[in-house]
Amino acid sequence: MYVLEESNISFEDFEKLNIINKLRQIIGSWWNIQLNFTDEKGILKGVPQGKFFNAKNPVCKLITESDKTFPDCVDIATKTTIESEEAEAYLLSTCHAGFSTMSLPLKLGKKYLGCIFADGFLIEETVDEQKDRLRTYLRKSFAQNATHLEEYIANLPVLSLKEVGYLKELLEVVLDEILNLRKTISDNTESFHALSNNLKNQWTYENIVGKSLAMQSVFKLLNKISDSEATILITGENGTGKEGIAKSIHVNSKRSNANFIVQNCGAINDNLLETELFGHVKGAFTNAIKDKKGLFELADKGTLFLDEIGDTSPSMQVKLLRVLQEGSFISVGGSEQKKVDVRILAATNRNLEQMVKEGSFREDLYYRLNVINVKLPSLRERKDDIPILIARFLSDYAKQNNIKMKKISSSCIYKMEKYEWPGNVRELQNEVERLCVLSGDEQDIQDDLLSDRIYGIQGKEEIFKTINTNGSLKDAVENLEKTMILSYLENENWNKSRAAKKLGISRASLIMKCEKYNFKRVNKEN
Ligand SMILES: Nc1ncnc2c1ncn2[C@@H]1O[C@H](COP(=O)(O)OP(=O)(O)OP(=O)(O)O)[C@@H](O)[C@H]1O
Repeated sequence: MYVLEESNISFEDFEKLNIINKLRQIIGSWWNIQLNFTDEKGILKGVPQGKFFNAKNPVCKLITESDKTFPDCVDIATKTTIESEEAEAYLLSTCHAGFSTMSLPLKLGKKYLGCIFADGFLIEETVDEQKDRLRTYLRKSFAQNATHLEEYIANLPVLSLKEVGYLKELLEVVLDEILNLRKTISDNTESFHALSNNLKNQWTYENIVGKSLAMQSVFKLLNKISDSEATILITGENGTGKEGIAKSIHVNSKRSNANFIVQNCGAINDNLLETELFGHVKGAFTNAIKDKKGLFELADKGTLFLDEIGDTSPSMQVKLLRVLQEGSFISVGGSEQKKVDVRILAATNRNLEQMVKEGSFREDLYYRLNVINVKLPSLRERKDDIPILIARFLSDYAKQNNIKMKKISSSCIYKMEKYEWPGNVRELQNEVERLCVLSGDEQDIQDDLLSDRIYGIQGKEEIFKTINTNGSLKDAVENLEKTMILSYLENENWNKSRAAKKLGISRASLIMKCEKYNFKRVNKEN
């Protein structure tokens, strides 16, 4: 049974949400109002303890940055939190200094998680009275700065009742976003529990797990063809599980009692591959001191899995075609035709159809191999599978190391779901193993152990955070364009074709824009 961290709301996570940052900016730039969060005990979140409150206007800055008056603000945060819980709905109140505050309780079902509050503003209807209170408070606390204080007070944001309504609506949006995020995390937690219990049941096909629709349809296809003897071509990016699927096909076939043999055709040169596959006779070459059986013979009555088939040379393609057509071959240096009964499964991460069109892969061999095609989706296309895969790898690690299965925090899972996984399942597997190792004797795995590239992932949202929304629209758009282009180029290792595709523009247009902004890859050839 897997247990997840009882996921309290993670303030760090929602602080990073683009929409919350944007709303914070908007509320700040429209009315000079600061937005803060407290937990259920009234502890201010998102700012270092004992520090200022993201103060926006000069009076709030003065009050929160002074050791003398700062404790009053801390008390207000606590008081607001308590009142907000009691009020159950939005609450308009005033702080010790005389500013208005607006708070909304953060509630999940009956559980009170804390509150959001906006403060540092005055309301039109009570502005004179509030300014008087402010004056008195400030004079008492900062007598020496009296001249500046009047100027500060005169420029404070004053909201009409209509604007107070708008502010309330904006805070409600923030609240919704936080609760949505919390719900996503909690749904993940629940599904993680459910997944764990089902790991042995419907979501596995031998050693391969997957509950996403994409993987379920792969499993369906595999079930249909389990009795067939057909040659199968398995396609998919690196690390998507092609070899695992090949093994599963073998295990579920009538050949399961015979050998399952794997040969990576891309890893060795032609001569070596030929002797590996077909064997050699004594004296065929200098070191051939005795006859050696090839993999085709060893796989007789069983299955031979030819990985990276797209990397084979034209002459090797001819030889493979012959075995596939005639079921026979000649060992290197030999003359005798050898007959074998081998089922071929082949895999590639390359686009064989395209290679056929370009003439680099034989069409006849392609059709021989591609009797049935099992196409494995990338992990990016089946993010639903991430939690179940994590569960599988945690369990594998526990079994291998004879330890109790570790618990993984929900924010860790959340971040792993957000990440794009260019290395697919293999990369995810490595990351989980890394987490298990780094957590040492600790039973719990927290997200700060994640690799930087995954820990820091905020997806495209992060891009928008850097845009200055106070300047002109033209500047902001240009800024956004620059940031996105750079970010996509970096992500695609400066491959302009891939970056252009992701950006949805032509390669030529990307090149022109790179020239316009003088973007060049530093220290590497472009
Ligand atoms: N759906 C899955 N369930 C469980 N483990 C998986 C799954 N997919 C991949 N893996 C694991 O991920 C790793 C990589 O898988 P595999 O070697 O089968 O990928 P591949 O597509 O053949 O990679 P390559 O193209 O680089 O040869 C393996 O350790 C495998 O066990």
